[in-house]
Amino acid sequence: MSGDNKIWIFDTTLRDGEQALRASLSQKQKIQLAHAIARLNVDVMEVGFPVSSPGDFNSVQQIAREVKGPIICGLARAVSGDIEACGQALQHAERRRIHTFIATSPLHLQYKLRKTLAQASDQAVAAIKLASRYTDDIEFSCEDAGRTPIDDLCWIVERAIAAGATTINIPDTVGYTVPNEFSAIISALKNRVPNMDKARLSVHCHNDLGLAVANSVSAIQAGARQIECTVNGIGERAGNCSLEEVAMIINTRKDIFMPLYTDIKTTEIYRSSHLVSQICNMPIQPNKAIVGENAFAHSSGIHQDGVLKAQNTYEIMSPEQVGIRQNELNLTSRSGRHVIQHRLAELGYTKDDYDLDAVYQSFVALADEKGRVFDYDLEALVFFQTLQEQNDYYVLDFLSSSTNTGQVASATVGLKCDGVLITEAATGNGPVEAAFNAITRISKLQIKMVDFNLQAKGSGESALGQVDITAEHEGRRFHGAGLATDIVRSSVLAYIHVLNMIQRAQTIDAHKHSRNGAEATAVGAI
Ligand SMILES: CC(=O)SCCNC(=O)CCNC(=O)[C@H](O)C(C)(C)COP(=O)(O)OP(=O)(O)OC[C@H]1O[C@@H](n2cnc3c(N)ncnc32)[C@H](O)[C@@H]1OP(=O)(O)O
Ligand SMILES: CC(C)C(=O)C(=O)O
Ligand SMILES: [Mg+2]
Repeated sequence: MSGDNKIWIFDTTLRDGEQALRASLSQKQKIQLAHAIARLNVDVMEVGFPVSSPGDFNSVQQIAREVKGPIICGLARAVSGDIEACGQALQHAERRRIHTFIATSPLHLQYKLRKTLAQASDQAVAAIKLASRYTDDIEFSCEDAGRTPIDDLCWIVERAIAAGATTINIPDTVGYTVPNEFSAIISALKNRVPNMDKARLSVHCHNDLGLAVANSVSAIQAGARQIECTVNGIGERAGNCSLEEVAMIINTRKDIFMPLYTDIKTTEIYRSSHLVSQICNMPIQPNKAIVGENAFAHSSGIHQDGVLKAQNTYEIMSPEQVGIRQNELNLTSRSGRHVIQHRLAELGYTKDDYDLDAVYQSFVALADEKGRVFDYDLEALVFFQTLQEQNDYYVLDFLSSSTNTGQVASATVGLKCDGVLITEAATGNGPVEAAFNAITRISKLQIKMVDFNLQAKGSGESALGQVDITAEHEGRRFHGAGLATDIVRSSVLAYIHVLNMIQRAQTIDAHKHSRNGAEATAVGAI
């Protein structure tokens, strides 16, 4: 595959990126993100690890059915059950890829897999052959390649290609290498593996030392033609190579990289980045390259003077290139559905991602409370709407709480349980605890609070308060989130979200036990 100047962009936001989240994404959220990533015009999207749970299998299957454009890929260990699940989940994709992997470093072989290199290599060959029953597009990764002796790496890569792998991926799984060391690995593979021209060479770099992008770029200079990356660089630990950074490096430094190019639609970068940040609840640091709030902001006089005279004095790319433009439309309670829809489209949401009437109702209520509604408010409203399922068992009907300094707090909560209104009052050390106690009385569920996190969405007094709760019920953990201007209400909504997740898991368990008596996996459990 030499002579190929296109750098394939393999997005793994929904697989490696998702591994870094505190709670799994819902199927609806994954599909929403998959559409946004497809709009970036990536070449391949790795969208899950189908064997890992029924929820992941279903999401991969649904994305394979409905997302058109990129090759849809699933991850599988080098074991038959994983490959079969992956093949089945991808069955309906227009174009599908199975990505199988096994660790090759002495450390991983000895302690994790407890195998010799020869055994791991035989297992990889068998996995690749099995995968070829489902597709002729097979990627093989040598996990921890960055710490694998080069002779071992060349040997296993040659065997993998001979077995049918069409992409060979070299992961720096723990972000250990430095650029010249990593590019030397790529050069060695190109020079020493006799059948290397039969496969595309790919890299997958982690950011433990902050070098994921630098290592990826050095690898393409040494001959790699696929980069695995994620939107905003999210991923295990310190994350993966950031898609937007690598795409803009190749785009901006044409003087160095020509004739290499990517097919990324750079004007989609900003909105996909914000969508990922919003849905994954992973804020973007203000000084993050390309998409951070300050990436195109000039604050000192000399710089401001410079850009006023000639923009390129202090801007090496324009905000428009990455899809950033000024929002001139003020959203207030005088705004209507059209402008909401328009603004959400600019932020990356399609009409199918939300129920316009429902978002509009909450928008008007919020605009009355806050005066002006900002992008982050609007996105938060959509985000919380996607968390709510149509048939929630528990629905908040009313909440009142009171607290006086030095006295116990009290709360009264009205909860509709499967449509029946139940009211309870309780006391507590503060209004949140009082409300939780009232809700626990209603639900009668034994719940242990593991984590309670409150953060402001937006700034100033009228910022929204987002509460994220992790709670344990019968040994399983559930995540719930709630958003409101009043933090007692956010807390109560988060708690009710947890109750609904538990209720949904119990329904699935009951269904599975009645069907085959098998051990059930809780949807929403983390
Ligand atoms: C570098 C990466 O990012 S790899 C991807 C990481 N992502 C994930 O792990 C998320 C999805 N994972 C899961 O849902 C689960 O770990 C599963 C379903 C894959 C496996 O669950 P379990 O069967 O309970 O095993 P568990 O995760 O505890 O241990 C992993 C097992 O797989 C083996 N294994 C690990 N990698 C591989 C591989 N590439 N090929 C074959 N076997 C492997 C381990 O040696 C261990 O085997 P052992 O039980 O014989 O010791
Ligand atoms: C599965 C592989 C490609 C991986 O994520 C890694 O090694 O980091
Ligand atoms: Mg990885």
